[in-house]
Amino acid sequence: MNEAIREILLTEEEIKNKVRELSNQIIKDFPDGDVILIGILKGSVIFVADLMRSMNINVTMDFMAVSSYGMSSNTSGIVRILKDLDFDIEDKDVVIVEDIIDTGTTLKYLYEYLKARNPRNLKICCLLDKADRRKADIKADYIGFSIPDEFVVGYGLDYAEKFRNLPYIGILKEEVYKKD
Ligand SMILES: O=P(O)(O)OC[C@H]1O[C@H](OP(=O)(O)OP(=O)(O)O)[C@H](O)[C@@H]1O
Ligand code: HPA
Ligand SMILES: [Mg+2]
Repeated sequence: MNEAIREILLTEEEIKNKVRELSNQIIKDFPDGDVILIGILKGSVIFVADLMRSMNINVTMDFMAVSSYGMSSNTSGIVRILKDLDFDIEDKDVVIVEDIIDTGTTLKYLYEYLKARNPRNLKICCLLDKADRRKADIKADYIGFSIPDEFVVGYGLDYAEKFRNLPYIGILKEEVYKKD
């Protein structure tokens, strides 16, 4: 285990099974395909890649880049759009794919922003839900795991851009982020 990790919260196997479950739920809602998955950079990259590969319908992908955490373990509360979509989503079936809902600031902002472009359906698929920390009124349609109020990393999630490559999701030791 990485020495910055206090405890493994979700193993590779648990994540893999959950990704399959979530992709089945999405397919059930959109059996005819032509779904656009919108990955939110950078945290959702690994999740969206795995999710997409377990969907045997026509799916396309696009990305948005936003950042509210920067190099910190706390949200700034301000969402900055760093990259917008490449394609039009009007009248399309769209699923926003996120790694985590924490305060909800990022997803609330993105949901309203994309809703204004009149997609036929706009859903949210989120691997982790840290409900205790919620400030913004937003709920995902597809949720992987509810997790406790701990700063987690791995499977795409970072602290100061590190640990995204861990294959599991682990709780970061407090001394790693408290000393910054
Ligand atoms: O619910 P919230 O409190 O808004 O937090 C969730 C968001 O914060 C993280 O992104 P971050 O800004 O760290 O960018 P990253 O994906 O590039 O790591 C995470 O990937 C979510 O997008
Ligand atoms: O617990 C977290 N880990 C990594 N990034 C995050 N962004 C919001 N919450 C978290
Ligand atoms: Mg981050």
